[in-house]
Amino acid sequence: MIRTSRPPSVHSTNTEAGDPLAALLRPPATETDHERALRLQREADAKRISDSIDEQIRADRERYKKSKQDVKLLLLGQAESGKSTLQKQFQLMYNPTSLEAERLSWRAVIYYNIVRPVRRILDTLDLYGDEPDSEDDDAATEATPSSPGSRLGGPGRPLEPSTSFSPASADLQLAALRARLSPLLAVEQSLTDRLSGGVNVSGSGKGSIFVRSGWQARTFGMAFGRPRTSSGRPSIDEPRASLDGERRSKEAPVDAEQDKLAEDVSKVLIEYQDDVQELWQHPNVQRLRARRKLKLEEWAEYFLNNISRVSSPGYIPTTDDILHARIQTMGVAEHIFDVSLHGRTVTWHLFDVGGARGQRHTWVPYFDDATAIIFVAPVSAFDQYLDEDPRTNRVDDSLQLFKQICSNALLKNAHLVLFLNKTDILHAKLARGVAVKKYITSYGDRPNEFDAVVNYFRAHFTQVHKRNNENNRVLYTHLTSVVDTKATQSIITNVRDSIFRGYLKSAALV
Ligand SMILES: Nc1nc2c(ncn2[C@@H]2O[C@H](COP(=O)(O)OP(=O)(O)OP(=O)(O)O)[C@@H](O)[C@H]2O)c(=O)[nH]1
Ligand SMILES: [Mg+2]
Repeated sequence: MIRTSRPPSVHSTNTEAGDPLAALLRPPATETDHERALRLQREADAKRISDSIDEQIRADRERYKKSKQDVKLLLLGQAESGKSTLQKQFQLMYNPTSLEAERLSWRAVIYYNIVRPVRRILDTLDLYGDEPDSEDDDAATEATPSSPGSRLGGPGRPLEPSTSFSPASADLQLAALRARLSPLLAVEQSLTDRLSGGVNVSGSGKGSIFVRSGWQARTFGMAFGRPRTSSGRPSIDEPRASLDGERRSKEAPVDAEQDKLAEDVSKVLIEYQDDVQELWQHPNVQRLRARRKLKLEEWAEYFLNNISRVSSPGYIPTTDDILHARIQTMGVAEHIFDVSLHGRTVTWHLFDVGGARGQRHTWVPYFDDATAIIFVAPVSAFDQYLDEDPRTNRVDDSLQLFKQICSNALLKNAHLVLFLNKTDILHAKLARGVAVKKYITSYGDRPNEFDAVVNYFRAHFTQVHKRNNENNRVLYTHLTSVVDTKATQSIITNVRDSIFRGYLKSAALV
C-alpha cells in the first residue's frame, strides 16, 4: 500500500474560504507555545475517544455477527404456565453454578409464598367463615380432598384435620390465631418492596407481585438473567449475565447474614410456624378448601405443607423449593449459556417472558430472529380463570394465544415445541373428582380420566396448529411437569437435539 499526500486543493485558501468550519478550526495566528501545547493535548484526547468508539462499534458488529449464529429460544405462554420454572431447569442443566449462587436469595421469595397465602386464608375466613355448606358449592361435584399433605405436598407430613370444634370455640381459636399471626403479616410489605424493588404494577389480581428479572441483584448483586428494556432490544454490549453472575459469586460468596430482611423474616417464621401450621390444619380452613371457597395455588400448598422444614433455623432452599417458588416475571429476561453437542458448542439465548396479558406486548421485539419457541400450556388449569380477565378460562386463553403464535408471520420459521404442562396437578385434580365438563362444557360425557382429558386438550392444540401452519412445520408436543427435574431434563435433552437438527440444517443452507 502506498501513502499519498493530501491533494493540493485541501490546503488551498480558496477551499478554506468556502469552508467556514476549516477557518474556525484553524489555530489563531497569535497562538502561544503554551496554548498550542494545550490544543494538541485536547486534539489527542479527542482522537483517543473517537478511536475507542470506533473500536467499540467494530466489536459490537463482530459480536452481533456472531450472535446471529446463536440459538435464540423463546419461552412463551400465559402467566403461571411454568416458563420461569422451565428456565430454572435449563439453568440447572447448563449453568448449575449460577443456580447455586442464587440459592439463598430465593428465601425472600419462599417466605413471601408463605406469608401471602396466610393472609389469603385469613381473608377467606373473614368472607365465608360462618356460612353453612351450600348445595351450590363446587364440592358438591367433587370427592372430599385427601389431607393436604398428600396432594402436592412433597415431603411435608400429612396434616390431619383436628378433631371437631363447636362453631363458637373454632371462632375464638381463629381470632386468637389471627392476633398471634399479625407479626408475620407485618413483614409482607417489606418482602413485597424487596422483591418488586419498589415497583408497583397493577393487574396482578391475587395480590401477587410482578418482578423484573434482576431482583436477585437487588438482594445480593447477582443475576443469572439480565433485565431487558421494555421498549425493545438491549444494547449488544451488555455483559453476559450468566458469566457475570458466576464471576461475581466467586468474588463475593453469599453470606446468609448478608440478607438482613430474610434473616428477620426467618426469625418471625421460626417463632410462629406452629400458628401457621394450626391455621392450615384448622377444620374451618379445610372445609373451605373442600368447598373450593379457598383455592390456594400449588406453590402455596407446597410451602404450607413444608412449613416446619422451611421455618427451621439456618434454612437453605432445596432445588425443589426453588422450582416451586413463585415470582411473576415482568418484561423479558435473557439467560445465556453454552450448549455442546457432537463436539460443537453453540451459545443459546433463552428468553423468559412475562405471560400476563399486560406483559405480552414485550414479546414482539424478540420474534424476528427466534430460532425456536417452547409454548407452555398448563393443562391443569381447566377449572381456572385469568387473573387479568376472570371471564376467560385459562385453557381457552392458552389456545387463543397458541393460535396467535402459530399464525404470527415473524415466527413462521421458528422450530415449534408445545409443553402440555402441570400434568401432575391435572392427575391430582382428576383424582379428587374435579369434573372437566363442568368448566369445559364441550368435553361432554367423555371419561373424567387423565388420558382422555389430555388427549382432548392435545387434539385442540394440534388442530389450532394444523389450521395455522402455512409453512408445514412440525409441532413437537410433550406432556410435562416441569417441577419434576429428572423427567424435565430428559425432555430438555430431546428438545435440544431437535432444535440442533433444525439449526444445523439451516446453518448448512447459509
Ligand atoms: N406442581 C407443578 N407446579 C408447577 C409446574 N409448572 C410450574 N409450576 C409452578 O407454578 C408456578 C408458576 O410457574 P412460573 O414458572 O412462575 O410461571 P410463568 O409461566 O413463569 O409465569 P409468569 O412469569 O407470570 O408469566 C410456580 O410456583 C411453579 O413452581 C408443574 O408442572 N407442576
Ligand atoms: Mg415467569
